[in-house]
Amino acid sequence: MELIKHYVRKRKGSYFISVLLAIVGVVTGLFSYIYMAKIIVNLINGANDMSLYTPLCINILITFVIKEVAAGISTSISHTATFNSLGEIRNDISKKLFKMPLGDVLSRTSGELKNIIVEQVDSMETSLAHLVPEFTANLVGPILLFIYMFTLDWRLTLLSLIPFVVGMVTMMSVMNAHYKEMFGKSVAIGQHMNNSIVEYINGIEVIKTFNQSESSYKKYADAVYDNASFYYNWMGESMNRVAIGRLLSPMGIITIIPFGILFYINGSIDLGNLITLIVLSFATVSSILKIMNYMDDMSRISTITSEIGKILDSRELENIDKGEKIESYNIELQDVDFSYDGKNKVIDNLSMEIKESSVSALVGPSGSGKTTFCNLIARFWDVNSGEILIGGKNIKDYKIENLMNSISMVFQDVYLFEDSIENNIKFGRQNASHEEVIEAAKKARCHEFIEALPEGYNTIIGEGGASLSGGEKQRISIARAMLKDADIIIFDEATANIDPENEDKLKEAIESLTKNKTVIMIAHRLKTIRNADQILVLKDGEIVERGNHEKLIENNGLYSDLINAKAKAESWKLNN
Ligand SMILES: Nc1ncnc2c1ncn2[C@@H]1O[C@H](COP(=O)(O)OP(=O)(O)OP(=O)(O)O)[C@@H](O)[C@H]1O
Repeated sequence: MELIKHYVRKRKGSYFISVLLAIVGVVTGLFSYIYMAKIIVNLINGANDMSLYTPLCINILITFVIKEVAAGISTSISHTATFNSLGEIRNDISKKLFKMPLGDVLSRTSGELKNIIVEQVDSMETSLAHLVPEFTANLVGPILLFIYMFTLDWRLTLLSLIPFVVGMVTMMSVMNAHYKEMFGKSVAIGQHMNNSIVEYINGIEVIKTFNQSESSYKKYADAVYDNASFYYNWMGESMNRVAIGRLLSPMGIITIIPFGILFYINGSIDLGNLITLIVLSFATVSSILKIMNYMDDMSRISTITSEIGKILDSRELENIDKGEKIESYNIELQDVDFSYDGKNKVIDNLSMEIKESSVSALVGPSGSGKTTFCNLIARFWDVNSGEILIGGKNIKDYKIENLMNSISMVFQDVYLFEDSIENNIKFGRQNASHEEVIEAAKKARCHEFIEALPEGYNTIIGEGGASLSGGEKQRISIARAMLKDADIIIFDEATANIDPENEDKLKEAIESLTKNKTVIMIAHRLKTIRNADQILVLKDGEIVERGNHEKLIENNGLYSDLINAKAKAESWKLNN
């Protein structure tokens, strides 16, 4: 609820006018029943002067028009404010994801995040656009009406509230803590279904390759059926009480009619007031039913907003602008410890230095911490203890945006957006001209194959770059980094088999990208390693050896073991 209040407060002017107009709409709508009651009473009293009826009929028409116009404008204002709020919430979430440690973002699946950003934010539309004005108006309207009815006959008014109270109590017995718990479960089951669908679609290649379509489909179908049967059982369990609540709450008439007749017979109420009370009791029906619908929404809203709130309240990487500029690119790690789970150290008391404009190759067994090491330098995560310095200053002293401007990362898993090749390259520098894009593409050795595509640089590539080969995708990502022209390049060399022609081009592209830069390379090829200024051998998060190739081979330690093992392995290109 706090979250809703926060966004409502930001547009309180709009919501205030919307609530006001909604109240005007509901109250004028109720007036039409008062006029109707007057017409019926006049008819029963045998009045046959048309001048008595004409103003009442005109009043009904006027109240009807005011009601519809006020409700229409109220809805339009609240929807405009709401869609702006929803846009803002989505923007706030995406900005937040950017500020959170990458690990916290990646700990959620893409299906879960999509569910929160798309479905859950969407479901706030009802609360913001309808709940705020309509719930308030439909509550205020009947309260005013009951006060008026009270002045006509307090006994009948109180009696008319009995079905309402019984109906509400029945309804509330459903909307209890169990309901909240069940709704929480329904969100989790919905997210699981979302994840299964996203996983099924994203993994379709692997599923086909391993001929697992049946079992994968079963997992997907089970998630869909689990979701359906959960709702079926949940609704079955609460349906009767909801139906009784909805039936009884607006039925003031069932007490007004018998008791009204009794009071009329014993002379304690006149016919005019009795008829008016009967008609007015119908007037509250639609408001009460609306309130009941909104109660359902209200009991869900806290669960929905808590999921969104959890993201918006999650911790951020500290990003204080101390005005520090990165003036040189020497990288130093001093006694750095890091663990993902707070228990197992992935980087253990690591100290080392990478000189500006040098090439350092990181080698080590799988899981030794090479990627983690690079991610810490880019501040995707913060170290648990120790310091990482660039240009002699702690990286936490630089604004993250400044730090990121100085670092380009080229990953093995290249992600290309579903956009034109030109825009994918421009991602490195949004304001680059077409000529600069071509220049970068030429240096990254991808200009030729781009030109050969039917739409050239305007070719739209599929999600994740699906229509390009691995080597082509990596060269586009190099062109992207080339355009960014950052001084530090972190490069995860591709291990996948690339055909010789592509490989030569890739090599040239890498050479062009890394010229005169400070380079940290997760190296997989012997040639890259040999040419490095220093080789850092990582094992269990510690640097166990460092030096150049010849020195490390002489050491006859882990490095030479790795080289020998790799030389035997197919993926190693010793003949390059
Ligand atoms: N996001 C994460 N959350 C939790 N643990 C992680 C995460 N990323 C990596 N790890 C763990 O940290 C350790 C180091 O992983 P890292 O990816 O840095 O090693 P690596 O040397 O780059 O491995 P590889 O050569 O196989 O890519 C591994 O045990 C890995 O399981």
